[in-house]
Amino acid sequence: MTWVLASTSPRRKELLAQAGFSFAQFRFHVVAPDIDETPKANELAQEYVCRLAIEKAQAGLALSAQFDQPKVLGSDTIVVLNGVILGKPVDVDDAKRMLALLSSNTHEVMTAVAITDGQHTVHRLCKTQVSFCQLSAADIDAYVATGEPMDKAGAYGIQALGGCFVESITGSYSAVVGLPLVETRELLACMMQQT
Ligand SMILES: Cc1cn([C@H]2C[C@H](O)[C@@H](COP(=O)(O)OP(=O)(O)OP(=O)(O)O)O2)c(=O)[nH]c1=O
Repeated sequence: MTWVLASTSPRRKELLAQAGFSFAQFRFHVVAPDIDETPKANELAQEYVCRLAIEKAQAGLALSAQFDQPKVLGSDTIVVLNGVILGKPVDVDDAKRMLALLSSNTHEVMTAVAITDGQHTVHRLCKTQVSFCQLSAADIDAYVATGEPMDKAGAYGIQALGGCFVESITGSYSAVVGLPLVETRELLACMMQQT
């Protein structure tokens, strides 16, 4: 059996390692899934994020034919504000727009994690509330100029400079960074039994 992480995110690899799922011990290989991330018409945010996590795992499985009995983990993170999905910013102006929306507001970070071996697919959704302090236009400009927001849902990284904007968090910190560790551990244990 081989574990495969279907992700280009260095943060997901680090979180797996942090949780003790060291790549050497579990023989985690990494593949880069490429899926269409366009939301479907009338798709709810939580349906969308779960679908993407499952599709990333399935796309990763299709890239894992060289491995022995691969079990593939995929994950997706979105920021949701008043029902509106904020994914990764497409450009600098989009990042500024998102940060202005998050200023002085509470949003929800949704992260879904899925594991598939082709026969069995399991997934979990994790929701975390994050409250931002007030951001001035100068704060936003300076933060966006660092480049940090550009590859992150909602245009911020709680684990880095963006953490300075977070007044409070209710839920899973690891899920906000990209992988909910409690849920991931449960899913890995569940799939370990499916041999
Ligand atoms: C809100 C938030 C998101 N993020 C990141 C987690 C995810 O990597 C990213 C959201 O994009 P995703 O599409 O979930 O993931 P990805 O494109 O980075 O990686 P892959 O699909 O290959 O697995 O935003 C942070 O790092 N910190 C944060 O505080």
